[in-house]
Amino acid sequence: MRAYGRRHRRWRRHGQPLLLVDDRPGLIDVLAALGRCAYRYRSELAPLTLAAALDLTALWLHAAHSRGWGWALVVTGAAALLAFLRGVPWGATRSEERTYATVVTVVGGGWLTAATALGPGQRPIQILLLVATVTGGIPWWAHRRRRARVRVDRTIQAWPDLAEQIGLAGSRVLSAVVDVWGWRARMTLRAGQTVADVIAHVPAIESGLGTRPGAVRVEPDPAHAGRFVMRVLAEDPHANAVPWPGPAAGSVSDPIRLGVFEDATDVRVPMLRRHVLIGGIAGAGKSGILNVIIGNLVACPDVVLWGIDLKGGMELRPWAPCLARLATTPTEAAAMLRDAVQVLEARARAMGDSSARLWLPTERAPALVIVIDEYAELADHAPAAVESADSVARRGRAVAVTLLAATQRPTQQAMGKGAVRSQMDVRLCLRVRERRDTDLILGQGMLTAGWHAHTLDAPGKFLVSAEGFGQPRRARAYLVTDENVRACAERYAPERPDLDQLSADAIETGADDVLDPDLLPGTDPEDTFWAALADAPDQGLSVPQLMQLTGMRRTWIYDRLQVHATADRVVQVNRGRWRAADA
Ligand SMILES: Nc1ncnc2c1ncn2[C@@H]1O[C@H](COP(=O)(O)OP(=O)(O)OP(=O)(O)O)[C@@H](O)[C@H]1O
Repeated sequence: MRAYGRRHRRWRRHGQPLLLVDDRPGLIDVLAALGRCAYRYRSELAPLTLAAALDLTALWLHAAHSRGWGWALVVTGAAALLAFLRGVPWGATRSEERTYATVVTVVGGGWLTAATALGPGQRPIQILLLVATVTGGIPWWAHRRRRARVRVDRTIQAWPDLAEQIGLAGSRVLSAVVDVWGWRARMTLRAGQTVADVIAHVPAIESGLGTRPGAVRVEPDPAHAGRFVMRVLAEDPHANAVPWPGPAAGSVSDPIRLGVFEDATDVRVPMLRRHVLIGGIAGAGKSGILNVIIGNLVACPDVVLWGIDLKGGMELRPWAPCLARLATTPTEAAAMLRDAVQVLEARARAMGDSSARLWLPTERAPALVIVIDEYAELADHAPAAVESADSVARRGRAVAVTLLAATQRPTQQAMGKGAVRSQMDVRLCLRVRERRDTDLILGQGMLTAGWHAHTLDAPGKFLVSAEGFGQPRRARAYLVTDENVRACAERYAPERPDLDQLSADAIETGADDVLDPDLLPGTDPEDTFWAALADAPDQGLSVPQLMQLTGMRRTWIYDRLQVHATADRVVQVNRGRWRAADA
């Protein structure tokens, strides 16, 4: 301020010569404006520019080498061949673009040959050039990708000003390409700016670019915190439902194809040893995604499916022929999940005995997936079932017993008090009503990281968060129709596997626990132990059963079994199952 004040006073004291500027446009200004305009519209003017260039070349060739028209023909043939085979010099990659480039080369070269021989001043020669320019220009002017490319070029040129206006000054476009649905650009940020800043400015970017709301996607660059990819979708690739192509998985170990991302790549999510949570408001398409997953799993011979549908079986009943069990009441659901815990414990014991770390699903030892439609109903009406579900969620992965749960809002209350929600490995988030519900389904902080599930605007659109899915890429699930479900259930029902013997026995013994009232704890544990082993069924008794019958701890049971096994008084009939040697 002080410097300005001093200078100002000096000017007033000494006075300054008056500078007169002529603001009428001169010839140079007009030419410069025309040049700028021609440069800006160079793509649109390309057919006229080419015609003018041909005319001038023909003028020179006719004057200087009118007998060299044969060479013009040879060059035309070679150029046409290159345009057709390699797309040069136009950089054409698609076959229709190469064909166009070849035709233009042949017509242009043919005209040049004729004009060289006959002279461009001949009347039909000029008329031919005019007709060829207009006819060849029409596809050029109408070409969608060319127009998109021009728009992108102009946007890139205008980006610095735009960035300034929307609060991202200093960001730059590194490169841009036009794709099927619009265009995408690799961008870099000014030092200190972050991708979170860009995500917060997405509506402003959309307004600045003049796109429809929801057209801009921002994907962080995993290799550089100051870079990102911006996608601008001229059209919504997910505007129409995507029909389900049918089951693609042949084993529960195969990733399941749930739908397609916006770049038309498949959404392939591994499900083996993973608990899956599907969340979204009513009508967002939860049952639709469940159907896609079930439709794939029923085609896998190494997985058994159980279903819990406390809406009276409305959603899962069509799959009933392929479900080994379907629970539609809280009591059935509680029993089912209790059995699932028996299965996982039996498997864990068997694996402990054999020192295996993971249960590898096969047709004879299948994985077990428990599908739960509307988990909140379970928490409300069957709290005991939630305890078992909690157990499965915490301990089921290694033994391939997993949950596939759908719910509207997975609040801690809706999911019961346990660890079920935090144990969910794969989260599929459909449309939510409130922005914060994104964090509820996908995990804390996801909303600010750009996972905007509240902007999903059609049923079946979803975001997937799982190992290997670190970016908020929008997807649309396949649409499985009632007819698809019926046909698929009918096709695969006869091929569904049964649970392995170990798991089936665990359920059976867990249900009635071969409990003989005479053998209840209370008498001498050693007597009870012997009586139980002597009366054991053919498949023997497990250690937990012996613990329950005797009321003694696991170490005591192991100790007694070891002593008697050494003396050949007990035998191990199956993995982890015992009975008296002469029983
Ligand atoms: N992937 C999809 N593509 C197109 N439309 C879909 C898709 N998934 C679902 N829809 C449509 O949305 C409607 C509601 O879907 P769905 O029943 O799966 O929702 P929901 O979230 O399970 O609802 P609710 O919580 O009420 O059971 C369906 O009738 C179907 O027409």
